[in-house]
Amino acid sequence: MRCVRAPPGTGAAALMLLLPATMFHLLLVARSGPARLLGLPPHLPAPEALWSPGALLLWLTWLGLQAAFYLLPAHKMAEGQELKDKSRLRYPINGFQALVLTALLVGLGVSAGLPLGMLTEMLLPLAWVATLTAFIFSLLLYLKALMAPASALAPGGNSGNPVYDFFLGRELNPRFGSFDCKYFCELRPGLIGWVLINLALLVQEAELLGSPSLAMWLVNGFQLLYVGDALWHEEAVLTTMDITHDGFGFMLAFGDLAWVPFTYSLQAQFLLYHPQPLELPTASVICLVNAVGYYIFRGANSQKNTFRKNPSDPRVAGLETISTATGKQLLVSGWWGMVRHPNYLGDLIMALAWSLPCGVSHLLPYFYLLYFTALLVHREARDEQQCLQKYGLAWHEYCRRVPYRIVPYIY
Ligand SMILES: NC(=O)C1=CN([C@@H]2O[C@H](COP(=O)(O)OP(=O)(O)OC[C@H]3O[C@@H](n4cnc5c(N)ncnc54)[C@H](OP(=O)(O)O)[C@@H]3O)[C@@H](O)[C@H]2O)C=CC1
Ligand SMILES: CC(C)=CCC[C@@H](C)[C@H]1CC=C2C3=C(CC[C@@]21C)[C@@]1(C)CC[C@H](O)C(C)(C)[C@@H]1CC3
Repeated sequence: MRCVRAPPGTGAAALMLLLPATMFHLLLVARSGPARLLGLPPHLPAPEALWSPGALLLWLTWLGLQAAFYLLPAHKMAEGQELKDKSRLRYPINGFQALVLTALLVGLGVSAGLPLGMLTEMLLPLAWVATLTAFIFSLLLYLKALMAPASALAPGGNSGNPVYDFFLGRELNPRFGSFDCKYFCELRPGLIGWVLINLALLVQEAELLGSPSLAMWLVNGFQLLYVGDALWHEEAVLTTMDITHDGFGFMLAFGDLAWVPFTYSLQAQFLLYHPQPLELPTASVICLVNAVGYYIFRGANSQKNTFRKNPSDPRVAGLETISTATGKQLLVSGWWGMVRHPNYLGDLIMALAWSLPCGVSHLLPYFYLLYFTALLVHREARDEQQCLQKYGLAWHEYCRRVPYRIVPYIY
């Protein structure tokens, strides 16, 4: 029997339609009465519900504001990983400053009468303009990459198939002058936008119910901690796969600019339209789950970053390691001796804690947990391949000593 292969780029083209469609599906379902994750949303929006010049203006102002904060003098400049041509790029470390400045500006606006809660009524048109921006931006990045030298290209995303390369991104670190597009998008407009949308949902809930619910406070608090932590440890993002390995194309541009703010705020969106009772004892247990997740996530990420920066740092110097042919070492005790991706485990436990305040009557608030599990399992497999290539036998030895990938004794 002959096997019929889909034309190259078909998967990428399908994902480019599927990802925005999923995001709009989630936005529509969250505000519908039955809030059913599976199945069609009760009604499709009229085109005028999607398009609003006000939303476009607001979105462009937001991007401009975050770009301006990025360009402000930074207290520190960090160096990225070594590139193919042996050079290292420099990055400003001022993401937390951008979060604080945004909070001050929003605080000033609200005290001057800015109706922050109204933002919740603009989520659909905002998501639409964010998606359009991601498409246009990725197109510009693709065209820019056609002129980039071979040394500036990402390991993937250079197949020669325009659709596939547009999706994955050809250039590793596209820059305009010293402005690094991928680094900026990864941590600023989307992540800070997510926190702002959550806050708007909390304000709107307070206007409707008289005060925000305990469940809404928890979701806002947990996710603010996550975003604040990412910006506080901004330098650590420079060693993630997205920055060191992946090109900047539609997947990351859409992920950073649209997917993160509009789908990661799904729990708060669900709570606005489907208030959930939450007793203090249950809330305390959920806080504990989040704290455990955060403890593992932060402990594991900090241990690896400290070790990679300076293996003789007293906080990691006593840990057991194995040597690799590259001269780098691998940790085999501490967090990295428990499973091969302890940071993913902590992240997943936190994801569970973000959904639990929404109760167990609906699957919708658990979408993030499901999607994130799939993303991390796939990411772990990709990282495994890269580590095997980098470290060869030493990686086999690490896998023998630490047999579980993410969850001890299970996976
Ligand atoms: N909320 C979200 O949507 C997402 C969150 N994340 C989070 O981002 C964080 C970063 O994840 P990610 O970039 O995938 O990868 P990791 O931070 O897990 O980094 C993997 C790298 O760590 C190094 N490493 C692996 N094992 C060891 C060891 N035993 N000792 C020392 N170094 C080791 C290797 O690089 P090398 O040896 O070259 O240093 C490997 O390539 C995670 O906490 C993850 O949960 C990720 C994706 C999405
Ligand atoms: C479905 C789809 C469009 C996928 C694209 C994936 C992106 C949404 C994620 C890839 C890696 C990410 C990271 C974070 C956010 C989500 C994306 C962009 C991150 C910034 C979240 C905060 C963390 O502390 C982090 C800094 C470690 C993390 C880095 C990876």
